[in-house]
Amino acid sequence: MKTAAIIGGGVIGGGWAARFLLNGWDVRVFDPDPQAERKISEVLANARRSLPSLYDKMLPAEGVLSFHDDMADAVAGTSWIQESVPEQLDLKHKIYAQIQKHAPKDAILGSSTSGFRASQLQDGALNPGQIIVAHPFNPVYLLPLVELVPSPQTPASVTERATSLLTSIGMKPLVIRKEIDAHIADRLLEAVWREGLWLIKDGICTTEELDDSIRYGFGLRWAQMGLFETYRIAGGEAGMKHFMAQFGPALKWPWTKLMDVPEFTEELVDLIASQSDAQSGHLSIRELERLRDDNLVGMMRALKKSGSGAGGLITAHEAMLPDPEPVDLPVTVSRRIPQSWTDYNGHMNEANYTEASSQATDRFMEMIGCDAAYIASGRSYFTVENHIRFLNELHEGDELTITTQVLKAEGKKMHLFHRLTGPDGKLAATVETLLLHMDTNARATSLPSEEVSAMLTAYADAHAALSLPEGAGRHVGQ
Ligand SMILES: NC(=O)C1=CN([C@@H]2O[C@H](COP(=O)(O)OP(=O)(O)OC[C@H]3O[C@@H](n4cnc5c(N)ncnc54)[C@H](O)[C@@H]3O)[C@@H](O)[C@H]2O)C=CC1
Ligand SMILES: C[N+](C)(C)CC(=O)CC(=O)[O-]
Repeated sequence: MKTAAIIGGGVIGGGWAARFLLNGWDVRVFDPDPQAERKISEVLANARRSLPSLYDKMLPAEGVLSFHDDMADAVAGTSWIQESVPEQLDLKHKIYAQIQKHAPKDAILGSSTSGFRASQLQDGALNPGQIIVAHPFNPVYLLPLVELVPSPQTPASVTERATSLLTSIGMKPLVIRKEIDAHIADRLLEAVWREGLWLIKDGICTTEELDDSIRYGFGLRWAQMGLFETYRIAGGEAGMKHFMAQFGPALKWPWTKLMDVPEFTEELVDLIASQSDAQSGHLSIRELERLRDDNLVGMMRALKKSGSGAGGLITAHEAMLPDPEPVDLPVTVSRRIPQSWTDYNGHMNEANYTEASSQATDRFMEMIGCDAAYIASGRSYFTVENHIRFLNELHEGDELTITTQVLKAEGKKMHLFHRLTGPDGKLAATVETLLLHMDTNARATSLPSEEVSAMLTAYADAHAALSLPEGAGRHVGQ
């Protein structure tokens, strides 16, 4: 029942297609470009290797992608239609007239427009209330922000539905309270871009030096704290007021040329294009995309640990994803192998088997009530011994399932056996692990609470009927 139409499948439409597909939606693309299918399949390949790497849980099964020459076929029965045609208002109006002739009345029609206001887009439309600005950021499949801009004519119910739907595909809808040309983020980006063009035109720096001034410095700060939280810290202990008092007056000095636009002469365009070629021309666009995506995944996974910004959002989205179907043993991990877990031998690195089994142990601890609240109360389990058997290779993008069997639960001891299975249910590894219950304040072993003990014993009793797994109790050199 979850079907989206992508109208215009270029850089941004392709990214939207990947975001919807990898979150389990069927996607229909309408784009007259004969190369659209090839381009989208390349974007999709990059999305498949990066987006699942953000999650420690499986995303829903991928939806079905289809291409359509007929607008009526593309939009019939859809609940979300995303327009991403070039940034020309008359073209967007023409497309809306075609879409709205055939689209379900209650489908949401989001526009990727970087600069037009929702009321400009709605002007002359058959069903204006259906149209809303949904402005994403490239790469749409990885970056969560989407500026959601209603006009005064947009019913609140449309904005609310759009918010909940975009949240369900892992995005961060930022509802803009008052429509304005270029929303919020593109105003900031344009200001930086315009200033950058001046600095290059005036021979102050090259494209590479300008990029260095961002990526070695404030770019790193912005990804996790934005502008104002960063500046609050820059005010020192005296805080934001002190920061404003110190740097506010500088705004009166003519540091910037923000209101002038350098003329786009052939000379300026050639200067920037040749500097950009010198900087990055040795890599293809797809290679650059993969480099960008790997870096984004690494940064977002780091933010996931602290719960900051985009990282906290991934954790919240993960909590909305369905748990795996129960089998005779509890499934404690169901995820894909991220690119970052593979090594120079072209397969999953040994260290990451420990990481995966540690995720399985953490999940099993939660299942018996040893959750964050229990741990905060000063009680937990510590691992004291592991034995790993590597039986089959695992590769980037493979589905990984871990089941957990309790071999013994006695007093402070919890003895578990994790089976790691890869594609086609093939056993890839086993990890036998012994844990002891601890008083984390005393840093000494202790007995678990009655509740935890009862839940653990229930699993142990159920698993006692199962035969001892092959390989249990094995030691190195046996
Ligand atoms: N490129 C970027 O960084 C961002 C662009 N946007 C916005 O997204 C929209 C699309 O931009 P891009 O994807 O960059 O452009 P693009 O040029 O990569 O893609 C536009 C696509 O629309 C298709 N198209 C042209 N006429 C069409 C029609 N009549 N019906 C269906 N498809 C048609 C083209 O064949 C092309 O594949 C614009 O409104 C832009 O402002 C938003 C965020 C970022
Ligand atoms: C350059 N741009 C205005 C098309 C940029 C955007 O709209 C957002 C982005 O992804 O940078």
